[in-house]
Amino acid sequence: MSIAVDVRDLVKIYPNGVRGVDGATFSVYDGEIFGLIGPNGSGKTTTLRILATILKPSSGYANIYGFDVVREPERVRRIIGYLPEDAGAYRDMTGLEYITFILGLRFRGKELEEDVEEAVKISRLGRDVYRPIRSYSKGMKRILNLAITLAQRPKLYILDEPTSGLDVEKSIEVRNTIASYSKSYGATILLSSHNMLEVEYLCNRVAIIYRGKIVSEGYIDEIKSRYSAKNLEEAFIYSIKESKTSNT
Ligand SMILES: Nc1ncnc2c1ncn2[C@@H]1O[C@H](COP(=O)(O)OP(=O)(O)OP(=O)(O)O)[C@@H](O)[C@H]1O
Repeated sequence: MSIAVDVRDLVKIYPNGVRGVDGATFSVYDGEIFGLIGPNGSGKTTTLRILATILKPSSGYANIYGFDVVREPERVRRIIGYLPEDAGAYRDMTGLEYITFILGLRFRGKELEEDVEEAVKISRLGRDVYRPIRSYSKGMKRILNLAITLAQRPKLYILDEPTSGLDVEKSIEVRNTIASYSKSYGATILLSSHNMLEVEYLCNRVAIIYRGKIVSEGYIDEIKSRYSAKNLEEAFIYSIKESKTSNT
C-alpha cells in the first residue's frame, strides 16, 4: 500500500513553551479514511495545521504524497483540501457568493462552474444559498465550508472535526457524504474527531494521540483486540490509561 501522509517525530513547541505536538509518528495510506483521535488539547489540530502548511513544526518531518510540508508548501497546498476546526465565512456574502469566491481562488472557467455546482449540491442548502451567511445557523456554516472543501476534489482531505457543532441528523448526512466521496473518488481522508461512533463508522485505521504523542495506531479491529475492548471508545480509554501509567 502506498503512503499518502508520512509523519515522523513531529514536534511543535509554541512560543509560550507548550508542546502542541511532542514526537508524533504515524502514516496514512493512499485511499483510506484515517482518524486522528485524542482528548482535548492532545495535539490533533496542531498536527493537522502543520500538514495543511499553516503552522511550521519545530522539528521532525511530515510529507504528503512525497512533498515536504516545510520545504514544498505550495506543492502540498495544490493537492490537499483543508477544513479547519474553526472555519469562518464572510457574513455579508450569500452562500453561493462565498462558494464561488473560495473556489475561484483555486479554479477557473468550466472547472470552477462545475465545482460550484458540486459544492451547492453537497451543501443541500437549497434556496438558502441565495441568503446572506449572517442568517445561517452554526451547522449551516459548517456544512457550507465542508461542501467547499469536498468539491475541490484534492488527493487528500484534511478535515478537522468535520461534524463539530452539527446535530445528529446533519452529522449522519455529513458522514455519509464523506464516506461516499471516499468511495466514489478513492480520495484519501485524514480527519480528527472526538466522536468514537463516527470514527468507527467512517475510518479503517486510526491513531490515538495523547499529550502530543501517538500511543496507538492501527486498524480499528486490531486496536480493539489489543485492549480486549468491546468498542473503540473502550479501547481509547484503555490506551490513554496505559499511557498515563507508563509515564508515571
Ligand atoms: N497558538 C497556541 N499557542 C500556545 N499553545 C497552543 C496554541 N494552540 C494550541 N496550543 C496548545 O497545544 C496543545 C495542543 O492543542 P491542540 O489544539 O492541537 O489540541 P486538540 O487535540 O486539537 O484539542 P481539542 O480536541 O480541544 O480541539 C494544547 O495544550 C493547547 O493548549
